[in-house]
This record gives sequence, C-alpha cells and structure tokens, in this order.
Amino acid sequence: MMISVGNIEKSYGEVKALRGVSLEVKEGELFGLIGPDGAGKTSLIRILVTLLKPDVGSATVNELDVVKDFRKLRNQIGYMPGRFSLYPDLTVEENMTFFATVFGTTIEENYHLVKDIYQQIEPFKERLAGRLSGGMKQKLALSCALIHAPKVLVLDEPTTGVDAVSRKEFWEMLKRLQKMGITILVSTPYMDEANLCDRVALIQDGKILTIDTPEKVTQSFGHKLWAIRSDNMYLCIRHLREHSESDSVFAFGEYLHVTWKDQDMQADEMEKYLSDLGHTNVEVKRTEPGIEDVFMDLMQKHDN
Ligand SMILES: Nc1ncnc2c1ncn2[C@@H]1O[C@H](COP(=O)(O)OP(=O)(O)OP(=O)(O)O)[C@@H](O)[C@H]1O
Repeated sequence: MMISVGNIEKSYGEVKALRGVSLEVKEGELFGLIGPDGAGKTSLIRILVTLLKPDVGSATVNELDVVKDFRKLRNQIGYMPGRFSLYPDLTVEENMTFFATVFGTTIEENYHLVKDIYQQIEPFKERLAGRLSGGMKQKLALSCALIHAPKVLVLDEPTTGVDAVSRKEFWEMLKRLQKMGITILVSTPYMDEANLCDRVALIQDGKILTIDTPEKVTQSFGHKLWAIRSDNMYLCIRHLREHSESDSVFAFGEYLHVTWKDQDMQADEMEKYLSDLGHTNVEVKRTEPGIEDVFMDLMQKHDN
C-alpha cells in the first residue's frame, strides 16, 4: 500500500474533525476523497503530509510513519494545499526555483516531470505569481509540488473555484502524472469528479461513508430512482414529501430525485397524485443514480 490510514481521530477543541478514519491507497492509484465543506478532508490530508498530528490512530505513506518519519517522508510527498502556497511577489520562475532549492534539487533535474505543465506557463516566467490567472496559478502550484519528483502527490481541492475548462485540463494533467507512476490522492467537493478517479472515499462529518470504484459506488444505490418536475417545483417538493409512500425527495438540477418506499409505485400514480393537487406540466421518468444520490442516501442512513 502506498498510503495506509488506520482509525485516525482528530479534534480541534470541541470540534471532532475526524472520527475514526481508515483507508488504503494502492501504488499507482488515482484516489479521490469526496465530501462537502467541513467534512474533514483538509484535516486528513494535513495529517498525511506530516503537517498535523492525529490524536488517535496512525498512518503511513510509502511505509513511512507520518509522525515518526516525517522528515524522510516530506521528500517523498508532493503537496498542493487548497490555498495555493505560492509566493505572490516572486515570479513564476523564482517560485519554481525556490521550491526546487528547498528540496535540494533544480528545475533542470526533474524538468521531464513538469515539462507538460510548466511549458504552458513558461512564456510568463518573468511574471509575478500574484498576477497570474487562476488556471495558471494552479499549473504553477502543481509544478512546484512536483519539482522534487515525489512518489506521492497529494492535492487538497485543487479545482475549487476554477472554471470548467481548466478543471477538465487539470484532471487530464493528473491522469498523465498517474501514467508516469505517481500515486495521487486528491480531495474535491465536486461529485462529478468522482468518476475520474480509480477509487473514491465519500467522507462526511469526519466519517467515511463508503470506499469503492465510482461504478460500484453508484451501483450500490439500492432503490428505483425517479426524476420528477412540474411548473411549481417548490410545491412539488412539499407535496411529494407529504406523500406517505415517498422515501426521499431532493432537488437535483431542473428535476427532483425521488425514491419510494413502495418499489412498485408507478409513474401514472405519481402523475395523478400531483395533477390532483393542481400541478401543471407534470413530468415523471426513471433515471439512473449518480454519486450525489448515493451520498444523500448514505448521509440519511448515518443521521438516523
Ligand atoms: N484549526 C481549526 N480549529 C478549529 N476547528 C477547525 C480547525 N480546522 C478545521 N476545523 C473544523 O474541523 C472540521 C473539519 O475541517 P476540515 O478543514 O478538515 O474539512 P474539509 O472537508 O477540508 O472542509 P473545507 O473544504 O472547508 O476545508 C470543520 O468543522 C472545521 O470547521
């Protein structure tokens, strides 16, 4: 195992950020840590990159203990924090040189690793990092995290606040790095990014809800799922929730995602129920669950 986390707990005063988290990441894997703000992703990541000590439990990265072997470990991990750790008043090139020097290497020595990414920002190498666009900052931060040729790359919400095109490009870069043999752990609040990972852990309120391939996670959804809408979505939610047979009702884009206690519930029954309550343009159709649906479902189970 490249990363092994055993029953880690971490509190900040009264706030329990991690409540017994265990997971394993295999060598060469692209592993996603998926969860909403405050789920505990940053705490777990900071423990893995040796910047924070767990209260309980232990973790190893490449067989090195994150507490005892932290010095050795830092050379093996590339870390891209959520808020880019760039120096805004240094130029692009100076930032790269700085990070290379800290790790006792040079840009030239590991240029092959960052070439693809760095070439895109090299035309601006004299520019101050603080004056780069979001997408370019992200590329520079990734280049800086890679310059010492780490075995493992850990990225904390690298695509938060980045536009859709840059997000896509960023994931393509991660895939290329994975092909070069780097193990990658990436956290994200965007559920649609789950499908780009080999395996994901869904995390909520300091607990792991499930760990599996994205396909298996969505297959685990054990209900028939319906997409429903009408002209009055606000009332539509209320009326469906009031139905004694409805199980879960969530707004999801322009439809509501609905499950029923009775799996044999028919579309025309649902349509009639809403029409009788005065709804117009009622639409009811079957739909396939996504990661979001599984997340909602697991969260409900854990709350109960
Ligand atoms: N230094 C701190 N002092 C007190 N509470 C903290 C501290 N750091 C994090 N927390 C709390 O611990 C919980 C987990 O935070 P964490 O940052 O690990 O979650 P996250 O999933 O990374 O979310 P985010 O995307 O907001 O960073 C949250 O409730 C957060 O408010």
